[in-house]
Amino acid sequence: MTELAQIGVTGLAVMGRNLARNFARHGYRVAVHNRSHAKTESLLADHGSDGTFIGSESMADFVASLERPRKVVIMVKAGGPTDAVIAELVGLLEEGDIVIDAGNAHFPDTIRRERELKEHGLHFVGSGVSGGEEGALNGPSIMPGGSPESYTTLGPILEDISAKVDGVPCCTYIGPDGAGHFVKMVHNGIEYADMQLIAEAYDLLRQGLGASAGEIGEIFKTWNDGDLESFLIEITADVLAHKDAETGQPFVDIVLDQAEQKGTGRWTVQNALDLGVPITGIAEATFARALSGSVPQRTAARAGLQAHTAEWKVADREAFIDDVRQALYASKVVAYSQGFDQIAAASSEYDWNIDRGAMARIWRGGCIIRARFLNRITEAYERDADLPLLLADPYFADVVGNALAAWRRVVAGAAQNGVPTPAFSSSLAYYDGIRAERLPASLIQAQRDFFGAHTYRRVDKEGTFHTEWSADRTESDA
Ligand SMILES: NC(=O)C1=CN([C@@H]2O[C@H](COP(=O)(O)OP(=O)(O)OC[C@H]3O[C@@H](n4cnc5c(N)ncnc54)[C@H](OP(=O)(O)O)[C@@H]3O)[C@@H](O)[C@H]2O)C=CC1
Ligand SMILES: O=C(CO)[C@H](O)[C@H](O)COP(=O)(O)O
Repeated sequence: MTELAQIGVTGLAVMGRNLARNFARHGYRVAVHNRSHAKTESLLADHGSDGTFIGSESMADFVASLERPRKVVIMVKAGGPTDAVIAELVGLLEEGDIVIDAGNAHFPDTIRRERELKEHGLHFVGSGVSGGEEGALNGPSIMPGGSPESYTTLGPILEDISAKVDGVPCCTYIGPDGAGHFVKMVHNGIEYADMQLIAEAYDLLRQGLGASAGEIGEIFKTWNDGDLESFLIEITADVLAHKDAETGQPFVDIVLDQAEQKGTGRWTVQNALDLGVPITGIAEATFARALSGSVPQRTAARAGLQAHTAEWKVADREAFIDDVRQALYASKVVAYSQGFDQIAAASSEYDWNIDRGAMARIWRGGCIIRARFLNRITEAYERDADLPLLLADPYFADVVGNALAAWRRVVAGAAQNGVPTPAFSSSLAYYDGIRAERLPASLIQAQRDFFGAHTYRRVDKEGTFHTEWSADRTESDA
């Protein structure tokens, strides 16, 4: 008789199929299922030799093929499809079984699902998984939430299949209920910022130097040998070197310039607004995608707005390239610093006790934002686990301080020459804002009190005050 499977995966599109193969390659017996059976058949036909798979056409057979406590990984489209799969599973599972949603769920959905499944005696683990198709197969970064009890059973298996950096798994317990999916959401927000910053660097080099896509690809390749070393820089160099087979044009030139999104960046920004955390780099990156897709507005603007006609004449090519590199690095530190602030704020708001140093550690490998400088972030949180601002950690304060002059030259040059750099510019504005001795927010408070009696606090004494603006302008305690 065939032994029961140790873990099951339902949802066998690119991610689920490769996660199932990853489990099998690590020696686990894996039950596999997909709504349309053809995907199960093709996995078994093409990759059956990876290990031991038990394929089922029905959900009931799939559940019956698992040993107890059953561990079922759901890897389907987020939202309604995940709820549909859970509804089907609930009637088939038994007390103590563990359901793992490894898709990109919105964390409030995860909180709700965990509560609902608890009523059935089931553990629900909302887990972020990052690394795309290749990471799912060869080792992703995994961010599981849910109960600590479920991690005791599940953790060793997930750590086993995750990426490793210096032998350390890129997987750790994140925190209760929605914490895992929250952290994955912010990871994706940072991913948006990182991608936008890289795109702006590309545009600056293209417009500032008149460099070709291939030449810029070569520049990115050299950057990947230094502090900027990361998966996204590496693949960008590859993309820029690629030529379209049909036209012979650089591939990047034949792709429509309208960036899409599935929603994790938007959720990150929505949540930051709720928590009051300024994640300006991530927000600008998300809005930059929205701007690129604003077709009627772009058409009207191209027809009706003055163009910047003068050519940008960069005097010193090598100096400019290095300025852009430094500005990119500094802006990237800002984006990560803001993302870590958001995690800290959510951890305190939802009582999740998230260890930010551990997040940096598990993002060093496997995931889309993996980068050399995540080692530096890990070290910063090792120095001070309660660091109030990553940007102000002595290491980062120093490197960003050293890049400051270059950063200002790049942002000023872009503004003078009509090159849009929303993420570079907003990150620099954040740097100047967060370090300012005094901000014009005092004037905003005064205006609010003037038109709406909203009150203000004073720099020289405790309390809340209001000025009678429309009468004799006397001040009273509010
Ligand atoms: N692609 C990526 O790089 C990454 C994706 N993710 C997340 O992982 C999850 C899976 O992603 P991906 O592999 O790209 O696949 P998709 O997001 O394209 O989802 C396709 C899968 O969902 C199933 N599905 C859709 N609707 C239903 C439904 N109503 N009931 C049951 N099953 C349904 C499909 O089944 P069928 O074949 O029958 O249509 C198929 O297995 C998503 O949540 C995604 O956001 C996370 C990290 C990276
Ligand atoms: O989760 C991921 C990587 O970590 C996915 O690739 C993500 O879905 C990409 O997001 P979008 O489609 O919004 O650009």
